Amino acid sequence: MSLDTTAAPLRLTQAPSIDGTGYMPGFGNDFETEALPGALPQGQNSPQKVSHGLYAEQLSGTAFTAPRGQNERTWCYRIRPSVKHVGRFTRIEMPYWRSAPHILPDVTSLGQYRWDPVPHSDEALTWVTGMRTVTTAGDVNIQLGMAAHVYLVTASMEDEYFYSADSEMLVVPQEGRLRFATELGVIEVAPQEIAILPRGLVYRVEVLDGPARGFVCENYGQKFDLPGRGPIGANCLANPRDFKCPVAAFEDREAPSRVIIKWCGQFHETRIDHSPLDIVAWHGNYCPYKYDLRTYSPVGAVLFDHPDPSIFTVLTAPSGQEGTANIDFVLFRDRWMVAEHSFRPPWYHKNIMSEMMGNIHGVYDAKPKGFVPGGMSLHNMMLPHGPDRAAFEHGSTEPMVPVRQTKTMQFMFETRFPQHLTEWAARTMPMQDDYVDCWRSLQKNFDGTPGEK
Ligand SMILES: O=C(O)Cc1cc(O)ccc1O
Ligand SMILES: [Fe+2]
Repeated sequence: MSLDTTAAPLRLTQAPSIDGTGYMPGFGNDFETEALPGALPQGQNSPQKVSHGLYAEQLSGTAFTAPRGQNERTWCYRIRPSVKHVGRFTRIEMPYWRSAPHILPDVTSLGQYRWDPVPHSDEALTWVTGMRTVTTAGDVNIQLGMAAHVYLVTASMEDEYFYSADSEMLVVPQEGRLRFATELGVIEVAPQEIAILPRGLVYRVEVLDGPARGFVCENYGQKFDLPGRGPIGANCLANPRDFKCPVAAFEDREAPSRVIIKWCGQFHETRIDHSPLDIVAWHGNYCPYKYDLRTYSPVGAVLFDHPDPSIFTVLTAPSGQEGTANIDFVLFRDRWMVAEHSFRPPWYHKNIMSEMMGNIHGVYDAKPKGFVPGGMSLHNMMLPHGPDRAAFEHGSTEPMVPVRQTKTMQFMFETRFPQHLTEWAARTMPMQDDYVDCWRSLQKNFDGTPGEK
């Protein structure tokens, strides 16, 4: 098994994988995997008695009657049914993890905002206590919208587990490495990779290399999917084979344990006496996965002009209105710029969608200074933005020769809904108060008056 287990030994027993990586390739595939030979029933889902004394249980990720192309469910064969993995619920507070609607009367979200990286913490912060919400959008109760978070994780969860009934979680590491030991298997991620954890999946998060910092997009709505490529055809952008789903892994562990549940924006805990990571075998298409952003094959302007950034969509979560995403996850990676007689950086614009960006590493062409690795920026619904003065000057005068943007990677969580700042984002996160000044010195370059020519 190639999973790096030096930092935190892997307690789980894993199924074999064909290539020895611990993952199975493909996006939205119907997978099957067993960590004990013969644990997976053949020919039916629900035998009268499952082998090894396991319980059969279905995890439904879509309504039973969702159209076939969208229908997702996984059959799990486990030591105890999930209903034994929860006891009585007790409400707990997570003051920094907020959910929409969360519109504060004394916090203004109207504006263009940029933040420096959030400093790491000396405190022991887990995946749950280290989550800091920056913005919320839409409404978790009607399953539309999203939240953008920064995570600061210094401590592994020990005999502690979490699941979000509210959301699918897209994880974008920026520093450090994390291991997600989930009910359906183990995913390890490092910067330049992402992980997606489906709604309802139980997991514990361990720090492999810390302190860890990164970004999370919590998707309240329909699941992330690959975008249609239209005339691009059958290849490029994110290719399905580069998505990796973990093989089955389980632990048969009796120990006092805590399960934290996020449900309709509230947090609850429940105490049990064993690990809930007890799925020995499973088959289905509702599963966590990872993706290496370096495998993304960008398609762009090969002659002139600057296309809309939708050409860089890695994953899109539909909103119900065709072409208008609940969330687009967009990647600005290293690439060649070759457009002739063109202003190559992003153009000035106003957008009905709202754009939350994060910098994983390197320099972003529209903002050569100030938008630093670990930092974020928000250009909310219908708020004008674009290249800063330095980027404008450079883009207007640079020689029109091929240029390779190297060692650079930023992303955008773009949603159809306005994003509302949390108190923490407005008051504690290191906001750059002078951000809007980056456009102040843009000159009036107009050199004529109407009718003069
Ligand atoms: O605002 C941004 O920097 C993101 C962005 C990039 C781009 O190339 C075109 C439009 C856009 O919103
Ligand atoms: Fe933009």
